[in-house]
Amino acid sequence: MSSHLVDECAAPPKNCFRLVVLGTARVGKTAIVSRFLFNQYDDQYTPTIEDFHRKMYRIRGEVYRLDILDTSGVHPFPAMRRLSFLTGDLFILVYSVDNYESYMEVMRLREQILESKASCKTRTAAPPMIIAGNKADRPESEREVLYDEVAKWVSTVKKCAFLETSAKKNGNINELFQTLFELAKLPPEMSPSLHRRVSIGDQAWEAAKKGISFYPRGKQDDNPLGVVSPHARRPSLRSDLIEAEAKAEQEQRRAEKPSIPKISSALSPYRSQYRSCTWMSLLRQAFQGLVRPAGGQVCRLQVQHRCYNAPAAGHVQVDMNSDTGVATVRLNRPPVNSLNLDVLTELSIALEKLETDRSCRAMVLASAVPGIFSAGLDIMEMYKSTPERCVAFWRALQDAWLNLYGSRLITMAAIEGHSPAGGCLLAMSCDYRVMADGKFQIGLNETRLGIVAPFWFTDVMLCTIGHRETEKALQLGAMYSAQQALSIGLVDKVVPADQVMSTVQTELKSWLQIPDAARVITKTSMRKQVLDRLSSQKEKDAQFFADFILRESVQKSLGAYIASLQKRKS
Ligand SMILES: CC/C=C\C/C=C\CCCC/C=C/C(=O)SCCNC(=O)CCNC(=O)[C@H](O)C(C)(C)COP(=O)(O)OP(=O)(O)OC[C@H]1O[C@@H](n2cnc3c(N)ncnc32)[C@H](O)[C@@H]1OP(=O)(O)O
Repeated sequence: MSSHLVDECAAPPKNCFRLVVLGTARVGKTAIVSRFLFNQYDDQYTPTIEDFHRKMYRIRGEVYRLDILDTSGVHPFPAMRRLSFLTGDLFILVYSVDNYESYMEVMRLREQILESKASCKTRTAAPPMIIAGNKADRPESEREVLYDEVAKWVSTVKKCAFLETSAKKNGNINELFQTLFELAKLPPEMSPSLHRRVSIGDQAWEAAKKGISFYPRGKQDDNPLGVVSPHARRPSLRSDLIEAEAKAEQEQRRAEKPSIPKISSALSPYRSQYRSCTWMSLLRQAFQGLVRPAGGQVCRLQVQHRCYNAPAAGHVQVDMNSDTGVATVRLNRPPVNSLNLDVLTELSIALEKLETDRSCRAMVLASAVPGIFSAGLDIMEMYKSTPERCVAFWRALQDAWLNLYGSRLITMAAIEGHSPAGGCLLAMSCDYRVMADGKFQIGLNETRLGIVAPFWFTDVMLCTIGHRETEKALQLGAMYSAQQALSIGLVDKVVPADQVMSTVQTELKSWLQIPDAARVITKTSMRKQVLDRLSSQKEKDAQFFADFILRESVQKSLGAYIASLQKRKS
């Protein structure tokens, strides 16, 4: 490696770290990051959705990479938030000294991070954290959080430090990062005052990436230096997971745990259990601590890399048309697009990304599998499962639904095939539905499986077809043809299968003519009550699902239903 090369790719995994900055809105998270990276302060407040920065260092001949995730204070995107907990190596939790509630949120955040890390069974140690009591420049009369109270709390928690800061006056910002880096055992030179900041233009950066020195010829400079990448883009979920796995492996090695089984043999038994699961999804589940490989041990990374490098799993395909601002999201899990933990997680994240993409105004939900919209929830997720997996699965479903039903975008379902149960829920949660005429069916058929549609499925159906029709539909577990669905208002238009997409595009034109703000306010006011009902009791609902679904009588019904599906086929 050239000693002068500061290349994003040149940092070995052991030298790559992700710092996540969390806290409620308006506490100064972005201001702290901006001071650290650019020594700048902007008095204007612009809410952050999620900003990603990358700083590269060359320290004592080695290249280091620090990624910074500056998160949203209002967290409408739970999947993104959970991912930030899971992938963060070190954390800054920010509160404002003039806002006690923001301090309470910091205490909650710490618990949530620890919970997330513990649920990922490969990583159990508490990550290094620092609490920043920002806006310490505020007059004492406005102070709501006492220094001593926080200091006392922090003294009782492991791997945690505390400082009061002022991003505005540049008070203690350097010390904040220095203390955190010390706590995390990172090179002290990463602190702002201990390296030379290099301002680098795009061309110079490109030169550096190609290995060309950006120092004047012949000049040696071994002093630590740091450069903010001008092209930082948030890595994909896939890269996040690869890196998190790499870290887990490192920690595992450091802890010198003996005899790690090879992933291929360790995970083999699960391939039959999770039919049509890809290695990618198994790995993800293993990473989430939901699948325990044989012997309950953690899997080897070398093989995981090979698996990740295999062709993309891509259970959710997103095609964004930046000319029209319309994204097409296609479910792609043959044979029937059944919704398992993996698909739901991918769907949630895809929706969150579109939600934050300012160029996106509308989304068409469709299928990449001919003849099927979605067969609903993957029954195998509910059959002979464990309480932990049931809860994780249900949370993923809740998040995906909250993102879809609560979306600011115009959402349209292109139903080009069967759409039972969970598939029907997804379709009903869109603003408009076009269904293919013919043999396909749609409806909430849960009672036929011996299970009960949860209250939020019912709420959505009530809002779509009214009380009387819902009552009949749910008790009977009724499945409707496209024409029947049209007659009760379950879908908005029925056309020949080959015209579904073009009809959606035509319908979209009139929706796109409405100013977004007015439409979004109207949509939100219509849907808020239903969204709030679930949001306020997500954990209770998830626990209830796990308890209900694992009852012996329910398992027996599900077993019989699975057998009937297989019999029908033969
Ligand atoms: C008070 C209560 C409070 C709280 C909650 C409590 C309870 C929980 C409620 C949970 C809500 C549940 C919602 C759901 O979505 S349940 C899922 C319901 N889905 C179905 O019933 C669909 C069943 N499938 C079909 O009818 C057909 O497969 C379909 C979709 C019409 C397509 O038909 P076809 O093209 O002929 O394909 P096959 O039937 O041959 O299927 C191919 C293959 O896929 C398997 N499969 C089908 N559906 C599912 C599924 N949902 N999950 C998993 N696997 C599925 C099928 O068995 C075949 O497998 P094989 O191995 O034989 O190839």
